[in-house]
Amino acid sequence: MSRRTVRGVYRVPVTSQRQPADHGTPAIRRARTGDVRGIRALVAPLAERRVLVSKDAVAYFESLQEFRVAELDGRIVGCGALHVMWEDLAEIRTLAVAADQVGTGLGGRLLEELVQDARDIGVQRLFCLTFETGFFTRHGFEAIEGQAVPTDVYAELLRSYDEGVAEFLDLERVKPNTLGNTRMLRTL
Ligand SMILES: CC(=O)SCCNC(=O)CCNC(=O)[C@H](O)C(C)(C)COP(=O)(O)OP(=O)(O)OC[C@H]1O[C@@H](n2cnc3c(N)ncnc32)[C@H](O)[C@@H]1OP(=O)(O)O
Repeated sequence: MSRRTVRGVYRVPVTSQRQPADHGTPAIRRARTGDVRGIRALVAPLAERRVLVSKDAVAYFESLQEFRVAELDGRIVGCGALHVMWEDLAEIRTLAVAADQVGTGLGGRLLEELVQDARDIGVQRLFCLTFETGFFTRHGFEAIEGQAVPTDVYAELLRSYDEGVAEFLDLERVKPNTLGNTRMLRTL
């Protein structure tokens, strides 16, 4: 994947630009179907570096309502998703910021929007699996060892077909995907 794509420069179709972002400050909003190509363009180079997991387009459409995106002048320059796993528990997924926006506070803004979404729907604990331990620690996450759910919930979660849930459960078959990542939890 070229550096061009690493910078996450993908233009949103004009028809989906109902609320254009102000110049200079990306606007964060819920994702729309027209954003999927932009989200994939952001994620692809990070997936190549094994920082994020690569997914097919259909997976993004199916999970679109979990996503918030950051838009700047018609470009998708950030994204992040909230995946509910259980009554009190959700996971932060696919948090990414375009290379030219890293370090501007955008990742923190996206994360805190997702945290608010989590609070709004009754989630009390947020899980993430990441290399970015400093960033998540500064946002109230703590590294955990072992399982974050009791055995009865663990057994229920084993019924999920979601690969991310398999990673949360730390199943043997997905360990190669999570090598070097830290398991972190934030209590809301
Ligand atoms: C659960 C998961 O999704 S794990 C995967 C996480 N994503 C990745 O690893 C993908 C690659 N990384 C990225 O996309 C980004 O680096 C992210 C998402 C991790 C962080 O996004 P950023 O926009 O850089 O975060 P943000 O700017 O809020 O914070 C980063 C630094 O900028 C600093 N910062 C925050 N606001 C500002 C600002 N206005 N001006 C200057 N610096 C700022 C923060 O203090 C922080 O500095 P520190 O790391 O020394 O404490």
